[in-house]
Amino acid sequence: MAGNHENHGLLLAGAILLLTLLLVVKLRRRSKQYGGVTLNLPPGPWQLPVIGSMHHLVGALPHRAMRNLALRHGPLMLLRMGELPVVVASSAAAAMEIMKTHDVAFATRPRTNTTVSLTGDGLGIALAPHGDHWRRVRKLCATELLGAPRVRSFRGTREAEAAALVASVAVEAASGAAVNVSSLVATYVADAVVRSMVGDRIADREAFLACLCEGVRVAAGFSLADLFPSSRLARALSGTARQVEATVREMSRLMDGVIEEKRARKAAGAGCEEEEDILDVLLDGGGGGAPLDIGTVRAMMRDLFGAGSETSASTLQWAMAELVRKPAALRRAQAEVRSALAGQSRAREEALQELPYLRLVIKETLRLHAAVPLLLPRECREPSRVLGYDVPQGTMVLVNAWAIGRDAASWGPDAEEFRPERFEEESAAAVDFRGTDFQLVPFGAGRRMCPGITFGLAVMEVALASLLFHFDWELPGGTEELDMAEAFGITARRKSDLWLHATVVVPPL
Ligand code: HEM
Repeated sequence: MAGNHENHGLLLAGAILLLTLLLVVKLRRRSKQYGGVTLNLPPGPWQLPVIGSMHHLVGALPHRAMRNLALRHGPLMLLRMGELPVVVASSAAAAMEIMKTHDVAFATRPRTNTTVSLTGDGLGIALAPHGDHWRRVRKLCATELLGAPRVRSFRGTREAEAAALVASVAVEAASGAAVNVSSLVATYVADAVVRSMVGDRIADREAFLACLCEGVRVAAGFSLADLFPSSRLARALSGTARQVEATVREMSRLMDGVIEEKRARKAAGAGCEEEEDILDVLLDGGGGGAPLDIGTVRAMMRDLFGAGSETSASTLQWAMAELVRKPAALRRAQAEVRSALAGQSRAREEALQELPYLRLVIKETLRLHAAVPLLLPRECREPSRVLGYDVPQGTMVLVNAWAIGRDAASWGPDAEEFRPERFEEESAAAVDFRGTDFQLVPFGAGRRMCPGITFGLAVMEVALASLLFHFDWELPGGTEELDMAEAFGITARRKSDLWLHATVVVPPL
């Protein structure tokens, strides 16, 4: 008995010692000295030498692993990715402090090896540091390139491309085989975006498009050198910088060809009757002031295609996947579209105003499948305090929009369920994604918020309406459960292509 008591006493003393040690280690980590000042850093998981917190992210996609870590460590969390301190915001309150209360302090983008390689040939908007250049191109986007009148002017292009999408689905469906919705939708979006950017009269269009797509793929990749910026070994081992530079060179070569072609057509007096496209505006000096240099023109084209294509395509693919898994929602959306377009032969944008449920379907898809799940990284420009914690200057900041969209604290116990009707209920009826409601931030918020919302929604709405108007959709025979896994990358696109069975209901002309 006495021995047992002694053992218990020893165990208790050992446990207290261990707890004290852990507490000291934790407190030391959280209240680190920075330039002689003691900081109250956000909490985070334990770190290893060299790799920091990276072992906590192994085995799951970053936005999912970070959500799981946040459930344990809180809505503002400090990680270390190799050498890089990274703060992750995972709640609406944390997102609001970063993108509203301290928006100016977090309005710049980090310079990493990959971004240096990507912008070596010219600086556009998405990766530009906060400053005069960014302000100019941002204003240009808002007023000239992506504003409602410009987006409206591309309506004919979108309707024609949506009709081409419907025709392709009809051809594939005619054989009775399943249709690769992912591939057809990606082609539709790329074509609609590129035609809005450069028109449809360029030679070598296929090569241009393929190269832009490759640029998006390479830029979205993971760079070892980004995590260990001071390591020459990491730089040498990392193929990414070389790959990015080669792709950027090829893109610039093709882009210069397109620009020359445009200038030649203009000089020959052709094209006056054509609709002005985004490249025309950029070449015309971009809305007044000194003309943009050629590097900026190229980089803007790359950024707009990069930011607009995969995001919109991925959202459309997820919307179709979610609808097929929820037949009641699919039937309701189809009934709405077919009633609004009754007697018409194809979807036209003026009829889309009468499709409120279709819009809720897109909103709910963006809530569950934020196309850029961690938004684009920001960097802290000046020491800041967020949710009572210190965020040192130079820290990379990620906002986990994916986790925020699925947070039960904001969305209730069915937060993980696809239910567009939630936006008809009083609790969520007023919630929108335009940067004022921080529980729904698939486009970000504040100064660096996506300037392409109107463009993106227009591209998605006419395509979704067309697919639902002309066809009935089902899982292919033999498929019981749809694979909803996401792929690794900056965007949370589907891991596997979406194959569905389509039956023509309203034949395309
Ligand atoms: C479903 C469609 C789209 C989604 C979900 C989306 C999402 C986003 C997100 C999350 C950001 C980063 C915001 C931040 O850092 O707070 C962003 C930035 C940006 N987006 Fe979009 N986007 C979409 C479509 C588009 C389209 C169609 C365009 C243009 C054609 C576009 C152009 C841009 C640009 C230029 C930026 C960089 C803004 C800056 O750094 O100042 N986006 N987008």
